[in-house]
Amino acid sequence: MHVIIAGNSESEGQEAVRKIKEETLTGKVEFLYCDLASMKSIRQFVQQFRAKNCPLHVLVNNAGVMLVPERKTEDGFEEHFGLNYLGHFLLTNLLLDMLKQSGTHSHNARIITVSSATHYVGKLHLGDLQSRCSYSSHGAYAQSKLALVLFTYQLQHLLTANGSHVTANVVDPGVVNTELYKHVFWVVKMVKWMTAWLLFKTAEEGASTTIYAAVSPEVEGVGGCYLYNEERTKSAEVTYDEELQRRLWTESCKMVGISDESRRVP
Ligand SMILES: NC(=O)c1ccc[n+]([C@@H]2O[C@H](COP(=O)([O-])OP(=O)(O)OC[C@H]3O[C@@H](n4cnc5c(N)ncnc54)[C@H](O)[C@@H]3O)[C@@H](O)[C@H]2O)c1
Repeated sequence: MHVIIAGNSESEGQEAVRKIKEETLTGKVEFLYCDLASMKSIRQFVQQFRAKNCPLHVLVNNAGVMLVPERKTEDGFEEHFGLNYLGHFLLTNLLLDMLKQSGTHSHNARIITVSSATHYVGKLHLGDLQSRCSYSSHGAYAQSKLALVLFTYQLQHLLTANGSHVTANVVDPGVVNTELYKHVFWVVKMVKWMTAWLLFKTAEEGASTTIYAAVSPEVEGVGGCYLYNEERTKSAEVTYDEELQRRLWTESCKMVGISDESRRVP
């Protein structure tokens, strides 16, 4: 694999590159800047990536923020919705033609999107996706993770309808001891600090289902699944609402300024 780590922190990205090179003795890993909270940056990243003329066999939509205070991305979107959901929505759509060109009948290209068990308590406010009427950081995070599940199912529907050799699955990594919790209330931080060794997965363990979805032969040709602990699991009932999937897709296309291909698919 030639791995491209996309992220908004040059120093963290380069450190990850250095470690992977050291551990695997491969030079085929590099960092490219991409700020998922900026539509302009996502478009620039895709341009840079295209210029490399590499195939794209696996796209992992992993970045996320949780419980950030109410604030907006540079495009004016509520941050959880704009970064966690719309950023990945745009990135995936801009890379879709390359994924389609890279997948084959026996080796489908794969899109893996990282959601969360929090989506089970999420509510999608189609009339107020930016949480303008009332903001709660928990509600906004849960909504963004619910939107990612709906997005994956609609994406798989469109890929199947077009006969593309690309699959899309969504992953719940479990509760993992990472930097994601940096915005939680200090009492929760204390409890986490005391119990993480027992109750939380390590980052390596948390990555395992994503890696399973990305490379396991068992998942070859399988799409539209919600995966937890390397197994197919049911997501929230509302995520199977096809009308809601379609409406969110159409609304998202308008928000990021791309054409809505779903209109051509029955
Ligand atoms: N940690 C958990 O318990 C847990 C549980 C469920 C789901 N998740 C999900 O797992 C994914 C990874 O989170 P994590 O736990 O490793 O947290 P983390 O904070 O350690 O990692 C988040 C990553 O997102 C990147 N990121 C943040 N803002 C970005 C931006 N604007 N542009 C590009 N990249 C950006 C960060 O650089 C970082 O590498 C997230 O989508 C998160 O919602 C985590």
